[in-house]
Amino acid sequence: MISYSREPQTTIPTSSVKIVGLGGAGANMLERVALDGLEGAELLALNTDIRTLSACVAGEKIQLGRNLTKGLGSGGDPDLGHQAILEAEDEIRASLKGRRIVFLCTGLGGGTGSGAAPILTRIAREEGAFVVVFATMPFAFEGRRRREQAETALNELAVLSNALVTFDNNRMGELVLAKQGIHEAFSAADRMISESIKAVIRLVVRPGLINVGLDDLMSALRTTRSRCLFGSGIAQGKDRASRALRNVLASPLLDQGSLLKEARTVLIHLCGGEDLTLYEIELLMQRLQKFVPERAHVLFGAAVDPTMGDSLSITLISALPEDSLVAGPRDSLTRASEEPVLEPSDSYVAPTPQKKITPVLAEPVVVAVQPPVREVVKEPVSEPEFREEPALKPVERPVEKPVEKPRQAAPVSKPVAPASLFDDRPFAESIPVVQRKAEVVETVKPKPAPEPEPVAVEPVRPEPVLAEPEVEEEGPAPTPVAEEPALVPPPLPAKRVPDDFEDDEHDNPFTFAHHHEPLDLEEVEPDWLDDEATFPEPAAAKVDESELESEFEEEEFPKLTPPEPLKLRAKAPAGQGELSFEGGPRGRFEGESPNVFDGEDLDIPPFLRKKR
Ligand SMILES: Nc1nc2c(ncn2[C@@H]2O[C@H](COP(=O)(O)OP(=O)(O)OP(=O)(O)O)[C@@H](O)[C@H]2O)c(=O)[nH]1
Repeated sequence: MISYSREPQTTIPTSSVKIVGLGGAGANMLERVALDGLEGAELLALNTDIRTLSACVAGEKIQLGRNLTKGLGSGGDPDLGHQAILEAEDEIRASLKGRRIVFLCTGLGGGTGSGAAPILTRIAREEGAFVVVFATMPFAFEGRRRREQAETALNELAVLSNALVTFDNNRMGELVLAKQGIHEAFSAADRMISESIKAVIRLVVRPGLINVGLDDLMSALRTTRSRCLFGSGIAQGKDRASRALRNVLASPLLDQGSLLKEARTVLIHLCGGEDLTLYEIELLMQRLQKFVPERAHVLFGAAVDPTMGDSLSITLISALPEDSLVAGPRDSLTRASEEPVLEPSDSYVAPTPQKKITPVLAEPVVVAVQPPVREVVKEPVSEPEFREEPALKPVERPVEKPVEKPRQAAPVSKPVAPASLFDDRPFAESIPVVQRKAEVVETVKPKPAPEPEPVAVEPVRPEPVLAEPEVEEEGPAPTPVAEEPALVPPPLPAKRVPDDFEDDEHDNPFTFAHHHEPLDLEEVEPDWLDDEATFPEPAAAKVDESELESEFEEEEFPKLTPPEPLKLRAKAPAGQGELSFEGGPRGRFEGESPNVFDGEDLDIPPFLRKKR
């Protein structure tokens, strides 16, 4: 059985809580917190970028680097961010004065967040606040420089803050499907961060049956360089305790609870309506034994909030040492204090009359990740090297000869069509995509692959297929149809198309898109055909068709289905009389002058000419 302490803990009023959003990411996180609804806490936005600042929902805003960056951002330079916040130090001190707890939300990697967050933390600590930092680490695809800047700042924050909760955007990105865009990934990360902030605030400001205080929180997040383990779940009705726990463990930050096995301190907080029972609490603690090691120090809190109705919420917070963080803090930053400025036990504030706190009905965290998606997301970890390796430069790759085979480049270009990082494809694929695009441009540029035109299909109209029983008799290899264009009577095939072919006009390249008039079979029936004429055996016709097909497959035309005009002509539909081919002019339409060459009427098919 897990043992947990039940000593009374300190709580603080919401009015002494300030949530500060620093930089662009910080502003977005604030927005999320405001959207999700959080009563009591004040929101403060700090930014160098005046446009983002003025659009922010926070009730209080302070511009950083008014003289230095003049309203622009710090362009990814942490030194500028560092200088910019010093310009506004007095204003910030005034704003944070008297606050018991400050939550600082920021994205590390850029200039403002990375440069200003450590200074801001120091100022807040010096003003007597307990500072919890929620910081995101950049996506792998953002590059090595951002990652290094983020790690430097993270190490400074680890020393300066009371509690540091880091969220790796890469991991947050797993909350969205690969096909979703980067905006969805950011917004999923922001939702998770907002949920954590609210859970922590709820934990420390809400008076409860068993209170959790700042000291508990600090102890749960004590490891200075840590990765936060966080899960939150809510369920209603029958069996709500088990279902809420299942939702907690489904949090991607807990890896189905497996990460908890390494935890040394775990903070668990329960909140329910007035019907919350001791049995439910016991049940939950028993279930948790499977995931929390026995040696772990479990901090437990429970609160009753009538506004929760029949809902039960569980919040679980812990931290794992982050071994990968190795860089040390900058010399310019001195550690504010070894011990937290706030001694929670000394600064106990009697619980205020309970304010109506919006119940956190945040949806249970849905893991939208499927195994293949995880693979895709992790892929670009090695990407920064890609650009630097000369061997991978498109210029040095053997370029295919596009002039001879222009169409072969086309399939290569298909998968790389959208190149923006902000398109619908998984962001993780962006780098390789950009690179591949460069290659394709190089290859295709000299001669763009021509689109297959409908005209190119003309030679394969059915007429040549008629040729020729003779060809088979004489034994030479079948002549490609395209080589005998003169023998194709151009208008005839169009007019011989039966009515039902019209529907296939767009699918079948053998149909005749330019002949839309209704067909009059009597009018168009080829009167030059001799009824004694023998038609090729199906087998013979097949040989020609397959050859044609393979030829066109090479040319990457759409898959062609050879029409069957011969069958239609050879056999009249049931109930329709046989048409006589006798008596009319042969091989041409009435009124047209014959197309005679070298004594031969070319409008008459060769096998008929030979008969004569
Ligand atoms: N979770 C989350 N992360 C974000 C968001 N926007 C940016 N980031 C991350 O935060 C890092 C810093 O970006 P910003 O906050 O825009 O940069 P900044 O600190 O304002 O710095 P400058 O723009 O250089 O002045 C980025 O590298 C991203 O990894 C967001 O909306 N949500």
